[in-house]
Amino acid sequence: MAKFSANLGLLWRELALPDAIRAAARAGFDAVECHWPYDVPADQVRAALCETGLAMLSLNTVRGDVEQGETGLAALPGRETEARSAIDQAVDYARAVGAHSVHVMAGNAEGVDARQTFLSNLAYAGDRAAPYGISILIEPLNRFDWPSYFLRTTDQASEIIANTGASNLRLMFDCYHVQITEGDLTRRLRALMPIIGHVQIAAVPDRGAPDHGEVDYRHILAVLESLGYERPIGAEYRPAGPTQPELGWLDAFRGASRLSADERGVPVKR
Ligand SMILES: O=C(O)C(=O)[C@H](O)CO
Ligand SMILES: [Mg+2]
Repeated sequence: MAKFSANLGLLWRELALPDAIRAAARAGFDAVECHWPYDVPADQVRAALCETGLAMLSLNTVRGDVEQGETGLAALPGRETEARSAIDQAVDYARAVGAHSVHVMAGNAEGVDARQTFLSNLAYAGDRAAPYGISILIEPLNRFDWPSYFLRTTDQASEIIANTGASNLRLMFDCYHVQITEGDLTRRLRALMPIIGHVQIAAVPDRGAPDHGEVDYRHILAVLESLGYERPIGAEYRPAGPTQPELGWLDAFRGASRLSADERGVPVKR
């Protein structure tokens, strides 16, 4: 049966993070994840996680100067000191709350030779996180929501993961972004499963609840199940109003239909 993680960067945004964790537990989520929790003392987050029994799956490194439109620092040549201090901050916070992974945000580096900087900062992040069993995630983001972001495609992410050489570096496969940029979700999930650390879902193209739009997530959940993916899937969507009334998909998706033999690639007689 599929499990789900509430992304508290987008769900229950009106609540303080510890209360959002409690709301996610009451709604029946299996885990939580967040974006930038740094204004909230880690002991308050940890207390809410202990109280509810939910795990915190991931959190992001800071974006940098948000007013200036920055979206991360790790791929920006000349900003290595800030990038590494953002990584230190995220790993320390992840340790304090027991989070499983840190999403290292690349930043806006279109047209800049940023690959080498990203690789070297990711190697640093991998080393920094490994002793605590924390994974590092990188996430290709689509150009409509994140113009100029350095990391765009799963091919680019695969190449970076292969060449960074950090054994705890993984792909955050956000089906919403991948569908917009590249499509072909089923084949990509199958091919990339060995390097996937986390999967997220939202409707395409409106980034609403995952029960409408151009992607049939019942099919995607069945694909994930057929691949043996058992970790909670991140619900990272923008509710149209309050979060709770739009959660009908949660129960409906738990018993996602299994793939037919044909869809699993098993030969069938015609
Ligand atoms: O936009 C997304 O999908 C993300 O997960 C980014 O990390 C923003 O937090
Ligand atoms: Mg995402």
